[in-house]
Amino acid sequence: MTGITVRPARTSDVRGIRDLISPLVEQRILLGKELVTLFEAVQEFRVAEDENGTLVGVGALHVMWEDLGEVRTLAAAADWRGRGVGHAILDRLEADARELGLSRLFCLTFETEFFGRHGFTDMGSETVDPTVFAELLRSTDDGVAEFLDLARVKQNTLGNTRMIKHL
Ligand SMILES: CC(=O)SCCNC(=O)CCNC(=O)[C@H](O)C(C)(C)COP(=O)(O)OP(=O)(O)OC[C@H]1O[C@@H](n2cnc3c(N)ncnc32)[C@H](O)[C@@H]1OP(=O)(O)O
Repeated sequence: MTGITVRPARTSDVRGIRDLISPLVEQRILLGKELVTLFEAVQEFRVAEDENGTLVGVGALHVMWEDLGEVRTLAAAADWRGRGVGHAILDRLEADARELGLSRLFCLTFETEFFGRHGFTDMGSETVDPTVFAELLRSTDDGVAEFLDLARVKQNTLGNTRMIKHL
């Protein structure tokens, strides 16, 4: 879309990312992340900015396994929704995923129609082979636990849909 640029996030974007997502965290749409966690994950983030350099959207790609990644923390600024920001960021995250060699993208979301239009489907009971499952169980990351549908993250997954896209 015109007027919007999607680019890798910089450390100077992190407080803006926190401010953009904090109302969504309060509404329990997105999981809250400490500022230090956002800094640690800055290389995973892409941001969209308008012609004035104002942050208008954000999204992250987290690698979970050789072929598997997760789309995280995707959000458009409230006054920019429905103008293509979300799609532009998701397109970029998918391109990044392909470049990394991933072939499956997971997401946990209330926005099933938006992700559905991007080719994501309800993953139902789709999982990974038992050897990989056992390896993934060693992770302390909540997103990995959500992918595995573990009891310890049920409070995060309630009402959400676990979706997958084969790239
Ligand atoms: C894994 C996770 O992160 S789950 C969490 C997902 N995030 C949230 O729920 C946070 C709150 N929601 C949001 O921030 C946003 O609504 C998002 C991220 C879900 C979607 O972002 P948006 O920028 O609003 O979406 P976007 O505008 O790209 O697409 C929505 C619709 O807007 C319209 N649209 C798209 N591009 C344009 C455009 N250039 N001009 C006008 N309208 C447009 C279309 O109708 C589009 O529908 P389509 O999907 O059939 O193409």
